[in-house]
Amino acid sequence: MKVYKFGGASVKSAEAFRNIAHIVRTYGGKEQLLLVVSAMGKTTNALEQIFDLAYNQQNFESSYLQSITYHQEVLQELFPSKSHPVHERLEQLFLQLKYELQRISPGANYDKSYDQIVSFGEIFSSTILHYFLQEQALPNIWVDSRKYIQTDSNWREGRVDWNWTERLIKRDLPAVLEQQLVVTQGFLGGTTNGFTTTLGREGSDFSAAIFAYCLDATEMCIWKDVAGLLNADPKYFKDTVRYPEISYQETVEMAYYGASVIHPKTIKPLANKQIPLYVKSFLDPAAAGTKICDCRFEKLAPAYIIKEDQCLVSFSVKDFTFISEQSLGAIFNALSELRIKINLMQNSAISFSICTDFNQERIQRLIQTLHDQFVIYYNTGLRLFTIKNYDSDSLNNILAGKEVLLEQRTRNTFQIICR
Ligand SMILES: Nc1ncnc2c1ncn2[C@@H]1O[C@H](COP(=O)(O)OP(=O)(O)O)[C@@H](O)[C@H]1O
Ligand SMILES: N[C@@H](CC(=O)OP(=O)(O)O)C(=O)O
Repeated sequence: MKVYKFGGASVKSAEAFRNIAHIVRTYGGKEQLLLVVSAMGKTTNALEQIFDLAYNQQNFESSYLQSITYHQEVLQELFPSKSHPVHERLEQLFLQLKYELQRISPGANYDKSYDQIVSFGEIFSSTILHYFLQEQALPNIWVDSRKYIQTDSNWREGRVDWNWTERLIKRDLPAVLEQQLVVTQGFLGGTTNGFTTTLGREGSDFSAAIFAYCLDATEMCIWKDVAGLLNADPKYFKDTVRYPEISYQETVEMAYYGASVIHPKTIKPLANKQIPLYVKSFLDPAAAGTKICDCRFEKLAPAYIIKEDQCLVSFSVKDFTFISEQSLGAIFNALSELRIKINLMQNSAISFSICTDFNQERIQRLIQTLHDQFVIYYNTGLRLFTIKNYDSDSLNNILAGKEVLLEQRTRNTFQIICR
């Protein structure tokens, strides 16, 4: 069986839904197929904003209406007949979202409430895709991924209970797949007591890999708006090159350093079962794309990766004692408690620096926790540049005209933090 994942860009309009039907019909073949779908376009960002307003007891009505109208317009184009059951189903879901927003109580757990609301994006898109494929003579079953991908209650970044998840998926889905296509949601999981969790922003690639792993898929394909895995993000760089084939290891490192084309957690489950991952263009589905598998190449084109909106935090000891294992222990404990992820770190005799995604609230809490022991400074609005498999040309390209705050290099990887 195969797993296809369609991200936000591939369901952003009525035309995009039609294109999915074309891809499934033309390339899905006779094999069993499970489709994982993300929220339409930038719906998750919109829902985050709506949620934030509702949580802070502010008026969310106009933002809510804007998002609903976007969905209704796509629906109208795909299903012109008002009597089609999809309209009633979506209206129910829109009302359910509104009801959930209205009943958020002041002081409720922010992250838990976030998951209950922001998850609606994938419920909307997968429901539309389910009905649309039916219309297109592609019979399918809508499966609720919250009932299969089981996580703990680490809200907004649920940790998967692999044993339980695999058992549930293996119990039900092979029989369903023998009969029909399956349409399910990316990004979502569920707890044993019935709450929704999310797997971290852009986590739909990871959801697809979980299903692929548990179903022993023969391959997984993520359909994107780019020609495959490129050596840089074409939004920032001209003259990018596509890797026709690349190893799991290279890819996982690129994802770790911030190549946003693939969620970092996606590769491990696939590599563990040697399931090849294809990255293909939904705009040119016949083109080769990239195959990610267990392979090895001596010389790969340097890969350029940019992480925006970085924050460089420096901890200095208050007396002239050195940064010790004990002080590092205190810093790491606080980072772990506050779920602050380190993108790069460096230490000197009396100070220790980390680069992390900027989150004002968490940085303030970090300072509160550690200000007794350290003098803490931070710079924001920075970029982290990484070059994997660098050479002298690629270094010159990146360094030109930049104010560098911190630099680090190993034999294969070069990183700078700059303004
Ligand atoms: N190395 C890379 N190769 C290809 N695309 C990349 C790379 N790094 C970043 N990207 C960006 O990833 C985007 C596709 O990923 P994403 O937006 O997450 O897709 P979706 O949400 O539709 O699944 C591309 O439009 C491109 O700008
Ligand atoms: N919709 C979620 C999950 C996701 O993976 O989306 P996409 O496939 O569009 O990156 C998000 O935006 O975070």
